[in-house]
Amino acid sequence: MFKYRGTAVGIDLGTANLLMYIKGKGITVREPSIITIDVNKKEIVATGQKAKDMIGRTHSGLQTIRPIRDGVIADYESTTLMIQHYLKQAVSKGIFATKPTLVISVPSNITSVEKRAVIDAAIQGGARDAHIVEESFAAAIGASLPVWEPTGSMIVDIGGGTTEVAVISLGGIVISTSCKVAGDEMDRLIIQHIRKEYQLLIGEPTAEKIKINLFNEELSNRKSIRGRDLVTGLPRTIEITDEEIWNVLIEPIEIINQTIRHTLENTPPELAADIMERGLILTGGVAQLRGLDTVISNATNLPVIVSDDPLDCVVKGTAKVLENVKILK
Ligand SMILES: Nc1ncnc2c1ncn2[C@@H]1O[C@H](COP(=O)(O)OP(=O)(O)OP(=O)(O)O)[C@@H](O)[C@H]1O
Repeated sequence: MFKYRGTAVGIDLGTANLLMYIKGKGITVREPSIITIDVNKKEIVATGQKAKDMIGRTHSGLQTIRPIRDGVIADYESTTLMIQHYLKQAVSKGIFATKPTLVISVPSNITSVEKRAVIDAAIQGGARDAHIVEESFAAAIGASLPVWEPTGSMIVDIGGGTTEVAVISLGGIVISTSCKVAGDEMDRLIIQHIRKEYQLLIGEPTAEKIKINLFNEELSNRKSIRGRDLVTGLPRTIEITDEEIWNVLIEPIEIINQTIRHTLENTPPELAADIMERGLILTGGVAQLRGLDTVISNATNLPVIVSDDPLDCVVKGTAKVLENVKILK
């Protein structure tokens, strides 16, 4: 059994975004999970949004790194540096003085070695000790689902690197499935499509922007996209419609639908009946993709509800875990 001594911090260590919740303070960090390092000095020169703005714009002395890929640590040293940076920042702001206890969310299907790496990175990064909680469970708590009741709740968390699907009842995960198709894969497919059809090279931030702005009623349905012509090597602008981009996203969305259907097929009938009545809850950044809820609803025959603040559900869940230590035990 462990007890919190001093400060307790919840972290959603996501592929795309890192969120930090400090007990008594709320969400204090909400930044892209990206750092820029000085290659020679091995020091951080930028983190979060500042580092994201540098993607594709650095010289040889600087490197932008995404330490988390597909929900797991891809670069141990950078993950440690990133955690260390945000903990030091909290210390310098006077938010806490002693080493904190961290609760960190991780995808459900990662190996024990990958889980250990997260705990080690947190301790190396300055934590007193660290505990992990499954992302889908944290998302369900954060979305205020009745996880402790004898009723089935289905959560579908679509982030940057992974889609996590879980059925929860009586305080535990009954079944969970995950796939490595989420927002990043959508961006990759958009880049690939524009390269193949228009011989135009665009970067990850441009592809992400196209996805986020899809079917935005305040913007035109035809979008201008700037990139580098693969043939001439010169900058070029093309126009592309939202429908064309949507067609690119149909394939990854179908993989997400298959993952949900697979989970439903393996769900005990009583819980499946509960889910049929109450629907499934979408969380994670991609839950905001316009039209996605309708497509998932048609593919699963279930009501689909996009949670309020889908980007914050996981970290809000870790926050509730901090307040209720028994969840971790
Ligand atoms: N309005 C939007 N429409 C579509 N996609 C969006 C929108 N806003 C953010 N996203 C996408 O959501 C993803 C990030 O979501 P989130 O922060 O939940 O992921 P994460 O927790 O970092 O990743 P993971 O859970 O896979 O580790 C990115 O791919 C981002 O482009």
